[in-house]
Amino acid sequence: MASSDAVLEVEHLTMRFGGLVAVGDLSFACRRGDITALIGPNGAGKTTVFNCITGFYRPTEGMISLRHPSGATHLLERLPGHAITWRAKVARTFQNIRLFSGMTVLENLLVAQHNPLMIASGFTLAGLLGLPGFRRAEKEAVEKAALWLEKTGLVDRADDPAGDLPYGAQRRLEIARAMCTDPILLCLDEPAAGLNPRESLELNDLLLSIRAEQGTSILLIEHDMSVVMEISDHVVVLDYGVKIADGVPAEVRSDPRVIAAYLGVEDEEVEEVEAEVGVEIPA
Ligand SMILES: Nc1ncnc2c1ncn2[C@@H]1O[C@H](COP(=O)(O)OP(=O)(O)OP(=O)(O)O)[C@@H](O)[C@H]1O
Repeated sequence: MASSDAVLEVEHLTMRFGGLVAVGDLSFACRRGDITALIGPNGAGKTTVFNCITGFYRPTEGMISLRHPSGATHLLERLPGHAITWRAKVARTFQNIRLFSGMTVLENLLVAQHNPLMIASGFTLAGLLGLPGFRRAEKEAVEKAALWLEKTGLVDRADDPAGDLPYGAQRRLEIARAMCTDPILLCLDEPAAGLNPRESLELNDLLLSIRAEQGTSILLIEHDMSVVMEISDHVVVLDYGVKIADGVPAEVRSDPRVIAAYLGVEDEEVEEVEAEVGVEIPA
């Protein structure tokens, strides 16, 4: 991929925890406007990669570049977490939902926009109370929240505490909250986990519409293969912290190394899997 097509480039990323190599010399790129899935068996290192991209971990080695449409490039491994959100414009959701459960649905979406509101206030009380710029920013924040309430089907629940929402609705609210920060790259950690089949289809539609209407690039970790195969443009497969496949969903699905990793077979048995699925391991 030409680097100008890439919104995210991960190069030679390594993350060690003491003696454990959670991610080892991993390189991959996400194309702008694509939905890229990062998959792999439990413990493969997927969340660790997300934590490195979003500033929760400082990688042991490697480079993570986020390129804006303007050409400006941010080296994420050098930025603190808040700059990754506000300057580089990377947003994320978590494997375990992390909403402000006592706040209303609407408040969750407004809190997400705290940073531009504070900038508009000039960080002063007078600014909060009187500056026209702040009032404009406040109006825009409410409008943006209303837009995402509508897109995620949560308008009727706007004034309810987020913690009272059904699980699937809380997952959608997390995505709405992330989108309120106007991300260039949206990182979703297992967005379909715990969803029923209908909610899972709704999630697919929501993510496809985010890509189509906002042009946001999406990187997702997902165990639900129906979601991965249905909506991804590109799939990267990790096993024991190492990339074992990288390609379009159809290629990856029939890759014997991927099948072997998911079935948990040893290296020597890969040829048997290869024979079973009728494809050859590339030399
Ligand atoms: N903070 C940490 N300290 C020590 N080891 C860690 C830490 N975070 C992750 N690990 C280890 O790194 C490896 C990769 O974990 P990670 O959570 O990234 O995998 P994963 O692919 O996201 O797994 P799952 O699909 O189960 O969420 C595991 O062996 C895990 O125990």
